[in-house]
Amino acid sequence: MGNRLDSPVCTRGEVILRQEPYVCVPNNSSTVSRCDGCFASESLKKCSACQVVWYCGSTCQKSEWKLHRLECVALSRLEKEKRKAVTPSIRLMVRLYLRRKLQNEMFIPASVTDSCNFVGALVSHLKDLDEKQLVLYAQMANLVHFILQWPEINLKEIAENFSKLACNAHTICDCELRPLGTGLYPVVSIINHSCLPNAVLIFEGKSSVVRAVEHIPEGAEVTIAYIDTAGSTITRQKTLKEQYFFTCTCPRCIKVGQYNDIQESAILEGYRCKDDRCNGFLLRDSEDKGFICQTCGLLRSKEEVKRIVSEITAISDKELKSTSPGSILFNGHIDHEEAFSLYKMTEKLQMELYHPFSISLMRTREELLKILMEIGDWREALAYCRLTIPGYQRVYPELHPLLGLQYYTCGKIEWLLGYTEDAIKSLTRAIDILRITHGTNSPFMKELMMKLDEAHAEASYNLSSKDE
Ligand SMILES: C[S@@+](CC[C@H](N)C(=O)[O-])C[C@H]1O[C@@H](n2cnc3c(N)ncnc32)[C@H](O)[C@@H]1O
Repeated sequence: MGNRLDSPVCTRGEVILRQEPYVCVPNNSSTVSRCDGCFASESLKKCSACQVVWYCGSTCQKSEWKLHRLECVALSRLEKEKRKAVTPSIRLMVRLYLRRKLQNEMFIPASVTDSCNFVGALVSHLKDLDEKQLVLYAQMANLVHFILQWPEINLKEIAENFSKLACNAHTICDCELRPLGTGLYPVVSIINHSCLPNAVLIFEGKSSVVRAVEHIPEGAEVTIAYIDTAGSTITRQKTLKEQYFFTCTCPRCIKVGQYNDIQESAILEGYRCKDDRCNGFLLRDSEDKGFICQTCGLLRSKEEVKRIVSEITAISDKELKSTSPGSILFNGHIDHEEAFSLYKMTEKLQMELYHPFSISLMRTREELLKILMEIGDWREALAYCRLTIPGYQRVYPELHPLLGLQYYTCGKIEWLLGYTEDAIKSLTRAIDILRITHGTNSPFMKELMMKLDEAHAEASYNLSSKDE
């Protein structure tokens, strides 16, 4: 497991550490641009010299200038076509080298936890990479070399650093866990993974904050989740092995293969019983004819499962196309009607095929919820939001930020629809979780707590006007 971070004694909600990024970049693409300073996506202007980097105003431009000054010179040298190849990953690496140079030349200060030496000690897993990945990193290293044009630069070291970023950098998210960018936070990078972590990583702007979600005794290892832990044990272990090259032995993963774990996998990722009234889960039958319901013994044939799966896959391809940049309408939006009807078809097929607690079904409902909120169909949106809550409760621990955020969404919609009592319940549940994971000082949390106060005030007003 290598390095680990041990904690002083920490109570739930306590901040274990805060760190600014060593380097970071927004996840800009052909359709989304964000300010390099604050990741805002509105009122942006391109850097007039390099035409690659965006800023929301002079304050952010000035705050980023020390590093961008060098980056700007390097990017400006590139032909227009080549600049398009400068992806966020390439920029992150270019910035890593530029920061090292600035620290070596003492233009920016370095500290024990904020220096290139610290970055140098991070695990790279270079030896675990397959041929394809090595070739990709070698090509990316060539591009970085071409951009920087430093004769002394070592191509193998750049490729190794790409491998380091892959398993040590973090996705920077907003308070509602929507991804905004990528950053390297050297101390946060020491923290190991658990599928049942005792801490959570949240961002306040670009600052990383690690908070305890459990009581952590002194000297105990601090753990966070590297991946979405909603999947079955086998799925989680596969993802961790492929992305981070280790076999997880956390308290959830050691149960792999035990009856309860097999049952949970079958519920989350397996099929439903053919009999609508039966809530049983299915396991592959010993003769490989199909899947047997463990409650009533009914068989679901392989052929039937295959047919529905291929129908779902065909629609999923269309869903992807309907939300891809190429199909965005002239007004910058997706065709909601088309996307909605495709996701509805998927939902119908998934309800026919999968267990009611299926994660795929839950994801489809999340997409439907998103579309319904975008078009302002609040009644339907509430129905979908409520449908997802039991799934969230099942796949996430009690104090998971995603569960808190889903209660928050529910509360907001209930409030909008005038269901004040329901909104109070949902917002209270949201706050109970999010005050631990997010703290109480951010503008996001202040707004959430204010909404709850308003809902309470409205409820007592309604009560008093009834009494009159
Ligand atoms: C961000 S680093 C964490 C710090 C790392 N342990 C080190 O020594 O630098 C991620 C890497 O740590 C290791 N790691 C993280 N969590 C682990 C765990 N639960 N069990 C075993 N190895 C783990 C894996 O090698 C993974 O690719």
